[in-house]
Amino acid sequence: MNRPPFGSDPSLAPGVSGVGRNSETTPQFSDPVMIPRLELCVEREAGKATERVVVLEGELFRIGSHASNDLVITDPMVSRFHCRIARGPGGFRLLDTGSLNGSRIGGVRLRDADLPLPECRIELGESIVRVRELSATAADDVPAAPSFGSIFGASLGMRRMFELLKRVAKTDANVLIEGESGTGKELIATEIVRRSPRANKPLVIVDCGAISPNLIESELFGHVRGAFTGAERNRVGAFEAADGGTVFLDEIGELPLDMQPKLLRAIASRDIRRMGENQSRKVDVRVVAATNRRLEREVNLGRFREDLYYRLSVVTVRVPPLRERIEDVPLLVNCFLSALEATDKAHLFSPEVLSEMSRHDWPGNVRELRNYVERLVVLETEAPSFRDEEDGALGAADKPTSAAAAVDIEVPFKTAKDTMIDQFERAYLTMLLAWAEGNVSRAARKAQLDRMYLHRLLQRHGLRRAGALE
Ligand SMILES: Nc1ncnc2c1ncn2[C@@H]1O[C@H](COP(=O)(O)OP(=O)(O)OP(=O)(O)O)[C@@H](O)[C@H]1O
Repeated sequence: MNRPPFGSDPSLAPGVSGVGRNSETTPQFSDPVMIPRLELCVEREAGKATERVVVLEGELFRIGSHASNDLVITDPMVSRFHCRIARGPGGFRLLDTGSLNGSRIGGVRLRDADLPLPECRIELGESIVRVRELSATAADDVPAAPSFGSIFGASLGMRRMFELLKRVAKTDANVLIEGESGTGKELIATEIVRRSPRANKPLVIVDCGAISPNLIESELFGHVRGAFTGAERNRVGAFEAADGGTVFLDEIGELPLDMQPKLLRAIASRDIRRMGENQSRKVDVRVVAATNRRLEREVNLGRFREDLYYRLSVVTVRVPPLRERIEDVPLLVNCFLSALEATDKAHLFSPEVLSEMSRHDWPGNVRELRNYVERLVVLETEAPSFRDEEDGALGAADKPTSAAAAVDIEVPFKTAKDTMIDQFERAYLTMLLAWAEGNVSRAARKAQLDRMYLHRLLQRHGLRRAGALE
């Protein structure tokens, strides 16, 4: 499993060098943490006038007809998980989570939009919710430390998550970690396990996205000799191998629908059956799962079983994307400089550079930031602005390169682009794998790619046997 290249000492993080000394960018941990509050009033429910008021504290509120939402609306036109109100750097936003009938403000259907606060009305099905911003309250249960083991973050969202992780790690509850790619879900799973009563027991990782659908059952539950063509000997699956410990199901949103009842059964009844075997075996396993999909949306769309979703998400940990906690950038830069033993390169990250970095969207999240820091340290250069980088890429297209030579405008743009990317990936990966003599971890280090991601790429291009996790 991937371990971060730095230790878990939080003192490594802030103020190692010039980066983060700036008081504008360094969070003041002694300041009281303020928790935002919203008043939600259901003014109309399923077409009937009403007045039901709830006051919610936090940064994320879920609205829908299912009982597990923060605000439950009984209206047949409202989806089970209809929408969310989430706080970002610019204030609260409304996010429709794939509802059937949509979420509207002022009659306009919205998928992702700023909430016009201090007061507005959201229309859902035949219901209306009035949203009012209240003054924030001071919180005393948010940890001051800007880290949790090897996970770093000083923003309110991250520190609240640390508090949740601290509590959940001690229990035996199944945990679902939701977050975009590169937000640190695997790191979080590792920290949970490291602090759990099962810390000294096996941890088995299964990347559901990296295993072909016909092998996943054997990967999870094992098989006996002759169970299918090619099953030449008995094989122990992840659940049996992890008996007494934990199974980490990465990319759980990719689990094929027909496998979902089998997983549900294994979790609920705590027994498994190897493929090709009649008798079942008892297993004692805690399940930690992660996904970069919104599983609620997948449930709404019928692509993920609701009963399995509830079994997995006894506790849900939502990891905020980096763009929602941009104030974490200086701290993370410091962490990565320490990890690279390159704190003497802190001058590369001047306040101007940091400010430029804080305007970037970071679609690849912390992984992208880490790669960016590593690249600058290796190249020992002042950071190019993101605009320069983009311009550079565009400028390159003007030159008569082999890519330009291969352009065929008879092919639609998207198809041509996809083909080109495909060819490039294949050529790169083939050479990379040859250089690393087939060792994926070595190849991942060389290419500065996450090992799991490289695994998926190799599998997509048929360059590695599906399910061959290291
Ligand atoms: N808060 C953090 N503090 C320090 N390092 C982090 C943090 N978040 C992510 N990282 C680093 O970023 C990289 C990506 O993290 P990780 O693989 O855990 O992400 P992920 O969400 O599981 O991604 P994916 O969904 O693509 O598998 C790792 O090198 C990890 O150590």
